[in-house]
Amino acid sequence: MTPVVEVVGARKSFGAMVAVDNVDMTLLPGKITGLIGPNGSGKSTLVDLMSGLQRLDAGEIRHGMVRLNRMAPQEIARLGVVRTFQTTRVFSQLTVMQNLLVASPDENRAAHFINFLKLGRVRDAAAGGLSYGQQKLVELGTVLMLNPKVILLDEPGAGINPALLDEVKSYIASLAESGIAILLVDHNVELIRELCSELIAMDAGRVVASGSPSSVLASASVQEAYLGGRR
Ligand SMILES: Nc1ncnc2c1ncn2[C@@H]1O[C@H](COP(=O)(O)OP(=O)(O)OP(=O)(O)O)[C@@H](O)[C@H]1O
Repeated sequence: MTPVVEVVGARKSFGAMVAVDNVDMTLLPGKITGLIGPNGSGKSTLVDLMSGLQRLDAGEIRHGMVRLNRMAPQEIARLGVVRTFQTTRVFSQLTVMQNLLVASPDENRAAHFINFLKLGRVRDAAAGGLSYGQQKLVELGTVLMLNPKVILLDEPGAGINPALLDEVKSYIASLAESGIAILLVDHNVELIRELCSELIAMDAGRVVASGSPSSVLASASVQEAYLGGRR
């Protein structure tokens, strides 16, 4: 299977702190790859690098034949590599429908995703008035309007109630089934276990384990990273 995104030897420092240190990662069409690691291990920085919000110091990020390294976030998104944020970003004054139309002015498509995400009842409500979990869905809808080949999900499960989390799980699974490659960054081990076919664990900027979720979660380096009492 041809990778949709390949990260090779990615490195990023902030002053003396090496936030991402020689990281490799491959995202495949239709596959959900999990990314875990303690706070500050470099997960968001890696997503920032892949989405063009930060520049690599060394290494490469490829989408097919195209190198994403020096591209602006909008160009990367236009190629179909899109992301959500740990802290949800919606236009609070705009309605749900208008939020989706900002990404791409196609009402039929927007209506389709509003339906898919079960946001029909709030389609004309200001996004700022919705619950945090619903705002996350609006953000996901916006991302889907961009016709993504890859979605980088930065903590989609954080801060939402268990019922909505079940819905989010099913949306992520069905997006992968449609062929989209997904990177799922989350601290929720159950979510990771249920959804991911591959899991990568980071600690202090480095990949410390990768492989099947069960093997990675059981690995000594992951146990050490989370329970080692260093933080
Ligand atoms: N813009 C920045 N300037 C300086 N340091 C940064 C910047 N962004 C991240 N860092 C540092 O890089 C390291 C990795 O941070 P990052 O946010 O990528 O970790 P994370 O694994 O996503 O953590 P969390 O689970 O808390 O989101 C941290 O030490 C952080 O303080």
